[in-house]
Amino acid sequence: MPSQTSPLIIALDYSSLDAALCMADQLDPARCRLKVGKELFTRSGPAVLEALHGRGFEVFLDLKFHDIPNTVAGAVQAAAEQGVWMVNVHASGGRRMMLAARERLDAQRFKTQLIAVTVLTSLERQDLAEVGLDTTPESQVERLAQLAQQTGLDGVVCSAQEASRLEDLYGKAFLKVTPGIRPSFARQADQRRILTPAQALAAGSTHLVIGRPVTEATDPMAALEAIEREL
Ligand SMILES: O=c1ccn([C@@H]2O[C@H](COP(=O)(O)O)[C@@H](O)[C@H]2O)c(=O)[nH]1
Repeated sequence: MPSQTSPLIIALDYSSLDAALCMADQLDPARCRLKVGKELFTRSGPAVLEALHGRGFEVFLDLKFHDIPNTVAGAVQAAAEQGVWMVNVHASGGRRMMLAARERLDAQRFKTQLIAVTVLTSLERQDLAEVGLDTTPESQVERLAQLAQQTGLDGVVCSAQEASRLEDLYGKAFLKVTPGIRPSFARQADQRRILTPAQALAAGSTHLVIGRPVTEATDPMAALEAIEREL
């Protein structure tokens, strides 16, 4: 594994293993990590993890587990056994669920980073109201981040807009993994709580998750280089 210092995590949201590997082959494991999400993993299964690990990449398996404690503990163990660098659960699965996941990884001495999704970056206040949460995304993120921190998780997924508050509360070592990153040249699409790469880093994001601004660019490598120049 490379000793990775770049904050960049490129989201390989592709519908086939071939397409994902075609992008991975243009990327350098010394310059970024890769994220495998629901579509690619559902289509290709663990083979994609093996292929990316074989190319020297550290992989964030972004399956956002959300189930009863025993089921989630088993799922994070399965991810850790496949050697992923990072795995995540939904913080709204609750304290006992997060604790079960934490304890399972610790019991087996896995070093896999375990983080919790707070409020999806595609959501804004009105979306929360529609699912019965009469609060702002910021305060809901804070509430769920507190629960994640108390249960010993390594950090959270949040928007970069909330990163500086979480750094004040829980310090730099508590990971703030932030999707919803939009360089000036990229379209917002379905994301709502967004910042540019430079703004996100300045706000205290520890890792920037970037998908379509790179993968949908006419020249993905030029897009990535433009982002790196901005950091
Ligand atoms: O709150 C969240 C949690 C996860 N994601 C994931 O990050 C990438 C973002 O991709 P873009 O193309 O840069 O929008 C994607 O894989 C999401 O599943 C998120 O966006 N927000």
